[in-house]
Amino acid sequence: MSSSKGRTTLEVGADGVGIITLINPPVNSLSFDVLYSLKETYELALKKDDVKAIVVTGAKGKFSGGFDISAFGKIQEGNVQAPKPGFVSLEILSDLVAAAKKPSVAAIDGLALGGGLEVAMGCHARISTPTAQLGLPELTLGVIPGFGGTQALPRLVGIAKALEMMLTSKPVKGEEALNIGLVDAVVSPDELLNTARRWALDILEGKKPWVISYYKTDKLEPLGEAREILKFARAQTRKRAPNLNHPLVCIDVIEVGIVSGSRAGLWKEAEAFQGLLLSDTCRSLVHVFFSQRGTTKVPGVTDLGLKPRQVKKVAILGGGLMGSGIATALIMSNYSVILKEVNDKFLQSGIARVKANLQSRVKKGQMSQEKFEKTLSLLKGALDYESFRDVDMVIEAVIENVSLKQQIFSDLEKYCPPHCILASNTSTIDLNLIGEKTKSQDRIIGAHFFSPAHVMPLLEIVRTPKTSAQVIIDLLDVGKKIKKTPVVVGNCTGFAVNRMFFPYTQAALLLVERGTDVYQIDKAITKFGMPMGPFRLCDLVGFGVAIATGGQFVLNFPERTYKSMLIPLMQEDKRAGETTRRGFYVYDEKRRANPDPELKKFIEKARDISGVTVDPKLTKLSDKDIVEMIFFPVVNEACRVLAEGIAVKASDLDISAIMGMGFPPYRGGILFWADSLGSKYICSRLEQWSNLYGGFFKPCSYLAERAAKGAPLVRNSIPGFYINTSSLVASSYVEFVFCLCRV
Ligand SMILES: C[C@H](O)CC(=O)SCCNC(=O)CCNC(=O)[C@H](O)C(C)(C)COP(=O)(O)OP(=O)(O)OC[C@H]1O[C@@H](n2cnc3c(N)ncnc32)[C@H](O)[C@@H]1OP(=O)(O)O
Repeated sequence: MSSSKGRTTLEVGADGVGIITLINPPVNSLSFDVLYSLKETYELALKKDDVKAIVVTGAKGKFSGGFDISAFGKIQEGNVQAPKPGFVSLEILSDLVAAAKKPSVAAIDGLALGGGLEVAMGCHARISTPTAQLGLPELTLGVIPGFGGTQALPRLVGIAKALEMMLTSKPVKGEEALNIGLVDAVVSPDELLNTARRWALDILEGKKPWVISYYKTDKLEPLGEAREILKFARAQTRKRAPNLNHPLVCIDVIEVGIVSGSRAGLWKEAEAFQGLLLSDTCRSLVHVFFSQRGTTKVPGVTDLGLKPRQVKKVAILGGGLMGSGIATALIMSNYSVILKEVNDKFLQSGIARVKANLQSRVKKGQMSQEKFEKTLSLLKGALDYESFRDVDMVIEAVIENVSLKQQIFSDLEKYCPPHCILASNTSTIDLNLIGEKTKSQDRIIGAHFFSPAHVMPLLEIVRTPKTSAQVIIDLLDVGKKIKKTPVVVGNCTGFAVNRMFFPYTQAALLLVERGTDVYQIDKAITKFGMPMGPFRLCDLVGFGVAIATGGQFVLNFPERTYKSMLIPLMQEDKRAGETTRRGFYVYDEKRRANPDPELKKFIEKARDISGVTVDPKLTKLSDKDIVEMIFFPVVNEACRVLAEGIAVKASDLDISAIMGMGFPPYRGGILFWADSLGSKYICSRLEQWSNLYGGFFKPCSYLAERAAKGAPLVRNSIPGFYINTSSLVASSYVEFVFCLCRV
């Protein structure tokens, strides 16, 4: 989190240009100190006779990462007095900066995000470097731009582009910013300050236009067209983010500015921002922002002063779906990769999969053909271990077979150099067992990717008591470099994500056997915000995987596994899920899922085997009841994972649930959401169901203790938050694709 002590400085050059620098490491966020200081410094610059024009810039190659997000929590808790609405947008940016008699130019390098870009848009011109990132990502935090961005951006780039930038939260880089009119020139970092100084003087001398963003109208679409654009944006937003209100508020605020002028728009923005700041969505998303960054802070590991060693070359064992996905993720981040298979046929299919993964990016316009060739050239195939002699890391991704993995790790010990990290992508097998026959337990670690590994954002880093801190640090670094969110977890069946979410399907099966409708369950869960319900997910990952993984849980946690025969019965009927186009749903050629009337007979059979009868109450459950009966067992398991120390901190489980399972980020993650309902309530509901439907629902001791004290489940919550609706693609059991598409 950024330090709240920030400041600005003023330096006046011989040319009469005053350079105002925003200083608040690491990203020059706009804390209240910075904002108050900016106002004072600006007033001083306007007063000083030796200042003819002003350049605003950020220290150390970063303009500003926006308003200080750590202040959100403080305002929400009432720990700081926020300035009155409109203080920044109207008082500072509109009435002081934009209305000044001295021209100002923003010199932007690194980033100008959120409030940072809004400060820049308050100036009369903007010069940026080609690599600078400019954007308004406020919606990812549950708020809207609050320093005038909703008014200035549409006037600089047009309503359609402004909406796109705000609703997707995606920044643009220098060249694009120039093309759309957000900046006035793009120059190299070396030339930035001098160009900005010259530009400011040119404005003063009438050689360059003196533009006030808030009053510009030439880029605004005509009113009729503007209304159509806004209408379309509203419809899209309702479709893509039905549970979220703030994107609609953002559109409303933009409209006020267009219809009634930017002054009215600025007031509306200030008022709306204030309200959204206190919303549950904002609290949840701020929590996610800090929790996501907190996953790489592991007590006893990352605080030892160790530095990550350089990993250049990685070997992957197994070119199947997982291995090829991992290889893709690594080469896309410039790692040299050796992909090893047992024979040439398998090797060629593995390489073909990697190629296909990259080609799909080329097709979508996300990768150039030239980059494709370059990336693919980093991949080499191998059929033996000879080329492993200089690798820095190996990731084993072969089938889940203990003796095969034991043999592989013994071989690796012989061929790989002593510093080499020995990682396994296992999702079920105990790492201690895998490394049993080696003397290298300190460098054995789990690197549990979620399929497809080049798309899914989560990486579970599994440590055993013997794994060295250095190896964990190294893998955390690789994880970050391949753009994953790495979460360090302990060694247990299912690790954090699969273990927490095992009861998700189990609870659903229990309900269905007692009379709840399959499709009503999926609908209620999707409405809650999951990318799909438990039955659609089962179809997606396939019954084979579901049964195999289920077996591991029955073996390890028999007392709380609900043993339903429904999926095995359906499998006997040659249903395996989406791949066979028949599972809980039937699928047409376009992979569209439709309810299957035949399902009833399997449910009845499963019910007979379990010896349960239909409970009339469960046939009439409300959506809220369904959500609670499915998710409270997940909360219960998350409590166990936390109490057993499998997760270092509760917020890691929140991030694991969001990134690994698609739990709605605007609910803050599984335990954050649970605490919003209260441990007492959750515990009492579980107790009630446990009495009616058995031990599956029994609250664990951690949950019961917290409830008895009336205490939250999370002991030390990290202050803190993101948006996204998700589109799921697929993978092994509860692992699936969760494309973070910022709303
Ligand atoms: C009123 C206004 O309209 C409202 C706003 O401006 S809301 C804020 C809008 N700005 C944003 O959403 C940007 C948020 N930040 C980011 O996206 C990314 O941090 C970034 C692109 C700036 C940098 O990314 P990256 O280089 O990967 O570094 P990252 O680890 O994320 O951040 C570095 C540190 O800066 C902190 N930080 C980043 N942006 C911050 C911000 N706006 N406020 C406070 N702290 C911030 C992070 O918490 C992290 O702290 P840590 O080292 O203690 O964990």
